Amino acid sequence: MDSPSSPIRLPASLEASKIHALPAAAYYIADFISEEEEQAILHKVETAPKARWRQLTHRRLQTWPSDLVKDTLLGARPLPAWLEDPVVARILSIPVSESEPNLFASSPHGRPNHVLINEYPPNTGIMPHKDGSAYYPVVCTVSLGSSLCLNLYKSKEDGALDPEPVWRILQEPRSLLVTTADLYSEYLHGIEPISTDVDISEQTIANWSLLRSPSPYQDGLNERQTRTSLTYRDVLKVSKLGNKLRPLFKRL
Ligand SMILES: O=C(O)CCC(=O)C(=O)O
Ligand SMILES: [Fe+2]
Repeated sequence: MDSPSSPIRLPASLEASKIHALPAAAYYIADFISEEEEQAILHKVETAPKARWRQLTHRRLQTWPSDLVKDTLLGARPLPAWLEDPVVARILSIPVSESEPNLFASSPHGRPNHVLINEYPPNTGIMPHKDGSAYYPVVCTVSLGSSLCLNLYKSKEDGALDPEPVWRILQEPRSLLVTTADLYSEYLHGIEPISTDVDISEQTIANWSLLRSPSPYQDGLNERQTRTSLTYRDVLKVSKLGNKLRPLFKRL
């Protein structure tokens, strides 16, 4: 639960946070966590045991509570407290509408059970992709440290990727972005490996009216610093058997 002194004021429902430019439900809450909470989470990410990090060519990532094996989460381990609180508690506290108590009310486990942490120094990104079938199609992304643009793409008639994004979403530090349904299954998402996002304006950014502050981007530019993202999802398949197998896996 949030302490009474929490500076965060969440919307009464997600309706007010809807990104209307997008074809399926998507929401953006600019100040989802406080600066203190952002710093506390970043500290936990940075001081996690070395074995937690998986180094890719340009980017590194952590998975909590563990990697998936054949799209399955082995063992019903909970998320650590620092990933659960305040983020999960807060996600579950916001009604989607009058008839939908929260984003995960109809998901298999009623809450996100998995977090992917991606770190993007300037000039790194993630290729356009779809997230696949392992997850319930509600993706909650908390951004830390720096702003950047997430691009949404669609495939052309011949199946090839159209390299021009159809929409761009600017994610500020401490924001929550939620994407669902078709945005998850029909479109691809990616982040360009650049140091500066360009051509940022009311005309080009789908969530412009929901930004905490558009003023840093009056020149149309966003100079990136290292941005860390926490991607919260509900993994559909959880194997309790994993609890017994866990001692076989060296990873924490
Ligand atoms: O960092 C992000 O915002 C996107 C991450 C992502 O798409 C993924 O890990 O599947
Ligand atoms: Fe993704």
